[in-house]
Amino acid sequence: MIQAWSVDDVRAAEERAMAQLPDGELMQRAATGLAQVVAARLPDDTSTQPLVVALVGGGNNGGDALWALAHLADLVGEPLDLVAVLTSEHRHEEGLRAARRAEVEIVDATRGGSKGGSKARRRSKALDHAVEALAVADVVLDGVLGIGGRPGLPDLVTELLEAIGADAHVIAVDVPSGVDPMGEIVGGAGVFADETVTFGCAKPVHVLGTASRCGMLTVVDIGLDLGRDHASASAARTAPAAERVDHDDVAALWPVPGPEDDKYSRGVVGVVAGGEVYTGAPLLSVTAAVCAGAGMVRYVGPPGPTQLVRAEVPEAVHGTGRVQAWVVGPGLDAHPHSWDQLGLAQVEAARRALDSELPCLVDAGGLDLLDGPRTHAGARTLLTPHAGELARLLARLDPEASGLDRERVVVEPLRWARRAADLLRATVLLKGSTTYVVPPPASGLAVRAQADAPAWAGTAGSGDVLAGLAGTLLAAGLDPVDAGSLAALVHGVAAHDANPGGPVRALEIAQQVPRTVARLLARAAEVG
Ligand SMILES: NC(=O)C1=CN([C@@H]2O[C@H](COP(=O)(O)OP(=O)(O)OC[C@H]3O[C@@H](n4cnc5c(N)ncnc54)[C@H](O)[C@@H]3O)[C@@H](O)[C@H]2O)[C@@H](O)CC1
Ligand SMILES: [K+]
Repeated sequence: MIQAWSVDDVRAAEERAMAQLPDGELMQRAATGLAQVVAARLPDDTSTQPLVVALVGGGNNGGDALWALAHLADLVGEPLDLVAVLTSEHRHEEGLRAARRAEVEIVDATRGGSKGGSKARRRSKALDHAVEALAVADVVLDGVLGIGGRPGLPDLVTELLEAIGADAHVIAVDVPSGVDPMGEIVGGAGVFADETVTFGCAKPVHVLGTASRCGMLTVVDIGLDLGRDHASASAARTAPAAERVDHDDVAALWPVPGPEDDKYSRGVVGVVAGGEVYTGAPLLSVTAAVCAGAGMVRYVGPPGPTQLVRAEVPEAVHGTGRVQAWVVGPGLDAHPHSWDQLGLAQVEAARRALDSELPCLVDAGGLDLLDGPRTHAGARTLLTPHAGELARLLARLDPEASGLDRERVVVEPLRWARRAADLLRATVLLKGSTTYVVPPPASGLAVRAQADAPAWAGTAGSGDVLAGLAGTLLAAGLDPVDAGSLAALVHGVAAHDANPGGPVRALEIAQQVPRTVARLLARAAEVG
């Protein structure tokens, strides 16, 4: 599990650590670790002298970059060209002195040039020089903003970023500058890093939807006490703000049956999905549930899709009966015409499931049936909207979200998923290229974010497969946060495994699940 701590928790941990250590020691640890990574990324070709350019902001993030350049000069036994481009009128003076001592060239890009918009700005010689260096740099260090940064960048920095050559390896110091360190706001101006070197622990920006801006992540140990060592009895333990389940967690979380298990102890999934018009969704959800290893799958629906499921998934049983968790809503028309008796009966079946005390996964049309939290206060609930469905749900139920649209959800996914989780007292799995699993805020549980699927997986029916998969895990007794995040991981990996590097249809994702689960379980055995 990758765990990330909030900026406030990191700052508190830094203060605790600094109180025990000599002045400047934490920054030295950070900068030394950073310099080691940079040294490892220098080109092997020794015919030209490698050039490392650091973009340096006015805070401690800039200090890290300056000290890293200074250490790099010592660390690499061969001659290097090192350039620090100052992007702020504030300076980390100590870092600057260290860089000067190490004969780093200092270019003050804030000096000279006429005022006005960036296009109109008459470039200073210093800025011209910085732009030239960035165009040919082997490694560029982004030390403009760290965890003190707000989203967005000054024009000068944007101009400098545009000058970075296509072949440069861009390493973000702690976080990519311009990107929200808390990962709440996705998109907008900011650095796209090939690699990020962070200190002490991961921050939310590294695991939430902003993770794609960070590239490969290295965490340098600087001795912060942030709950990494669960065995020790420190009083200063804090909970992570965000988590990501990874391949090595599958064995611990996946419900592997034992010799004493039978189909009921493994979990019966009931699927109330589809209708006479939408017959594909039930087939996909039921197939996924069977392939995920449900003890039994029960389909509830009208004759058309029932016939199809009977023909294609002989393992499924039909009609009402014993169930341990429900999947409600894929392909369900929540508002059938008054003359559509079969459609109305299907809505009734969905409502009965929602009114039960059993765990429920609520997807697609099922979301349209929710007017508030489920009747049974303790009933575990996992809602699985995509951004458009979440916007529609909140715009309908939350006066503060009136007029909410898909685009706003995409920019602030956590804010709106959290809002729905609070309002409906449910865990919200928000589907997208990053899938968020957001428990109700009152639970105090960390948000999870998974980004395991290739873009090819964003295809019609893919969500119906995810619903069947997560429903199976709910029926096996997993809580909604584990069920949702594990299902998202396995769904994404199965989509890759089904056809690495190419298109994949939803049914193939479902059919790949048994082999993907086996592979991930075997991997744990190998690692263990
Ligand atoms: N506190 C510590 O002991 C350690 C801190 N470290 C480094 O220190 C960093 C945090 O340093 P700081 O707290 O000085 O913060 P930053 O270096 O992130 O700089 C924040 C400054 O930039 C300004 N600013 C924020 N957003 C801006 C924007 N969008 N455009 C223009 N200016 C903006 C702020 O007003 C503030 O003055 C960490 O990310 C890490 O790199 C590391 O050296 C490890 C140890
Ligand atoms: K940075």
